[in-house]
Amino acid sequence: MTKIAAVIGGGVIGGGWAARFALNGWNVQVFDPDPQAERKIGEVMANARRSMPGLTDVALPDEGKISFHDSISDAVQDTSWIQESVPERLEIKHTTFGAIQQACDPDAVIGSSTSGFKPSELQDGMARPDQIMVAHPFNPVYLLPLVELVPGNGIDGPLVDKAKETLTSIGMYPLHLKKEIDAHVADRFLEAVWREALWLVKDGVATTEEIDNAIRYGFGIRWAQMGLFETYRVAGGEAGMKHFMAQFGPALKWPWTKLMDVPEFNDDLVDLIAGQSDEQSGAYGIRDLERIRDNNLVSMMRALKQQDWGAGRLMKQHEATLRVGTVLDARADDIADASQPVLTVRRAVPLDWTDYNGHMTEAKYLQAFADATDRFMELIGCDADYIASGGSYFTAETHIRHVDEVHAGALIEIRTRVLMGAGKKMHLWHEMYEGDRLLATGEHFLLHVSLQTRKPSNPSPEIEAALVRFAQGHASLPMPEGVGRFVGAPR
Ligand SMILES: NC(=O)C1=CN([C@@H]2O[C@H](COP(=O)(O)OP(=O)(O)OC[C@H]3O[C@@H](n4cnc5c(N)ncnc54)[C@H](O)[C@@H]3O)[C@@H](O)[C@H]2O)C=CC1
Ligand SMILES: C[N+](C)(C)CC(=O)CC(=O)[O-]
Repeated sequence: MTKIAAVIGGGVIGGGWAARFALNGWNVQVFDPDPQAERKIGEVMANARRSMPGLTDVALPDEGKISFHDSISDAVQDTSWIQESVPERLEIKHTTFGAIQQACDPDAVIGSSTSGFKPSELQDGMARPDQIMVAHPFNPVYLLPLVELVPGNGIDGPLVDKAKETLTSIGMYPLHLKKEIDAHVADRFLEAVWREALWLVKDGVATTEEIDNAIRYGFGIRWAQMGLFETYRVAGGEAGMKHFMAQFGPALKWPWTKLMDVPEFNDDLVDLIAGQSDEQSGAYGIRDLERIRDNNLVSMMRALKQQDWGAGRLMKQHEATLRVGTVLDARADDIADASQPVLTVRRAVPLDWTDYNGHMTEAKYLQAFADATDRFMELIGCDADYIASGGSYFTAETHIRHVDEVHAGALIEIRTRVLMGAGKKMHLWHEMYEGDRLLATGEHFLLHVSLQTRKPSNPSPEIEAALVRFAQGHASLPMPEGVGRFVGAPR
């Protein structure tokens, strides 16, 4: 049954939540008094559709429906998750929670996107205080996995477990804070940095652009992959963290920073910062900047996934859950009918697979077909354990035909057919589709090898039997157009 979430307040953050839930297959019911809310969420959805599905190498569930409602009581009907994302004003949050609790299921989680309020402040005076918890996300909510989950001091139990389970199921990382504090963890940190940056601009030490450069050319990249403490451990060299602290601890007292002072937040400071920011980034519209940001984030997170590290490892774990119970997780014996081509890839085209022509770049067709071959190998039993035991397949020849264009975010499928499979030889034919539109074909000839001798060798009897079963099953299919084609003048 499709799960339903409510999003109350559909601005920058509510729109991001709507996209995160909908692209993970949830229906989303939105309430926002702004007549422009539907248009704004539509624009967020367009960016999210282009970027988020390509984070994983397996397709997300079918997109859920987003509907717009005239009242909070309508929007929260039948929902198991309600995300409040109204402006950061305690009185507005209280009125909103009151209306939500009058109409919602008492077992639904009510998450608040608040950047700074403690859960006890949000819960104060509410009918069922424990139902409300901070679920503080990071912009863009549809790409960044972190959500600070603060249920309130000492509060734990089934609703908190349900909250963690739900957030994990939509690809997020719930950081469960056991102690409430103004602005949770990450925003305290960000505010400290922001305050310091405001001083640097106000004192004329650096412009907004120079400060951004200090971050993005150096420690910002480091933080994205190791955070603060692990980075400093490495900076301590062989002697590690203790040496690092001995060396830089005293600087805290000199002090280098002005963290406890707040620069006077007057018009002069606002004009100074806003003016420098216009000079730095005014050439781009906000949607352009969002797209640039999304391209960068997706590329960085996919690189981390390749390294199985940090946010990338989290994505990998989420991806594994998307395969479970699908044909992409099956073994040959699970497939009762071996007479049809097998689905070997079902994924979205990621942003970093596109090129200057605005479509999927040629190298990535080979990547997609290589993934299809790897998956077919796994299906017939040539999996990681088998490869570790010393047998594998090497590709000897490849021929790719590019039939039609495909763009970032599009859902592609590859179906694989065995043209010949016997002994050491495996001749595969992959067809790549978007819907029923043929995009490309890949013809690949592989040889089974011994990884010790690096020479052709026979596969295990189980692998050969599975291969032969598909080869025989596919033999009665009509020969696909393009098999054996070559590049050059007709022979
Ligand atoms: N913008 C950011 O970077 C982040 C903001 N947050 C938090 O998310 C919450 C929302 O912030 P933003 O989305 O940035 O603000 P926003 O101003 O973009 O959106 C707020 C939305 O709430 C709607 N709204 C106003 N009164 C309402 C009511 N009574 N009922 C329902 N909707 C109502 C507005 O029409 C608007 O669309 C705040 O608590 C904020 O602290 C959290 C993480 C990051
Ligand atoms: C500036 N902010 C306090 C609203 C930021 C956040 O709450 C989180 C974020 O996305 O940086």
